[in-house]
Amino acid sequence: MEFTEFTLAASTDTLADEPAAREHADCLEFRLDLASDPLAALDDYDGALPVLATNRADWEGGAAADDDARLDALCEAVGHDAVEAVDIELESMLDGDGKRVRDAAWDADASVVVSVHDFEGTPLRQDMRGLLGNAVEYGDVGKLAVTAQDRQDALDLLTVTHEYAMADEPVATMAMGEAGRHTRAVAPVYGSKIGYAPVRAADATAPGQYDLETLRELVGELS
Ligand SMILES: O=C1C[C@@](O)(C(=O)O)C[C@@H](O)[C@@H]1O
Repeated sequence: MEFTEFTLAASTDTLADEPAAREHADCLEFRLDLASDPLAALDDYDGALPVLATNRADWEGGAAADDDARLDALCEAVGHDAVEAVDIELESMLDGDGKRVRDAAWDADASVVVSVHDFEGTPLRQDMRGLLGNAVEYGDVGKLAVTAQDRQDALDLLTVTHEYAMADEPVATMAMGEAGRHTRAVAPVYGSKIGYAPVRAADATAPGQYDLETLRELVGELS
């Protein structure tokens, strides 16, 4: 996956969602940290959608323990043909541990999404610029998910997204929570390259997500 165009990822803890996701999604974001026996599921996977593998650490809002096994699983995942991209937290890249996942991904011709999450608020514009700058330096796409408290936060995120898009730097951005919900539909207009949505609203993997069909429709209408 190149992420040169907007890519809609169906976020899921089960690859059994693939048939339901196929109509609206461009790929599956398989949340290894939320799945039971994810590597066996990848072995058995024969769906049409490519997979973006995420194994979100508990210190970044996920469920995976902070140990070598978390990164080992991602290295193993990129060995599967269907896995065309992998997500690694910027923090893991900065402490050096994530680099082996990135190298395994690049060896397998998979793309690397380097991600940052802020579950409390929206950093200052200059800080978001710095985070995304670091993220795009370490991987193929820099991803920033913040929590908007108000419309100004959403505007700040969109502004920074636009700047990166104008500079031809691939970024994916979204504001979690109610106040920033609309950015999931609007950020692609400003150049965000990845959107995330669950097949069913009840299976959201982050606050404020639209369901897959709705996000596809909203992005389609606006873009
Ligand atoms: O990082 C992201 C983005 C996300 O947090 C969101 O806000 O849609 C959803 C996660 O599943 C994904 O790994």
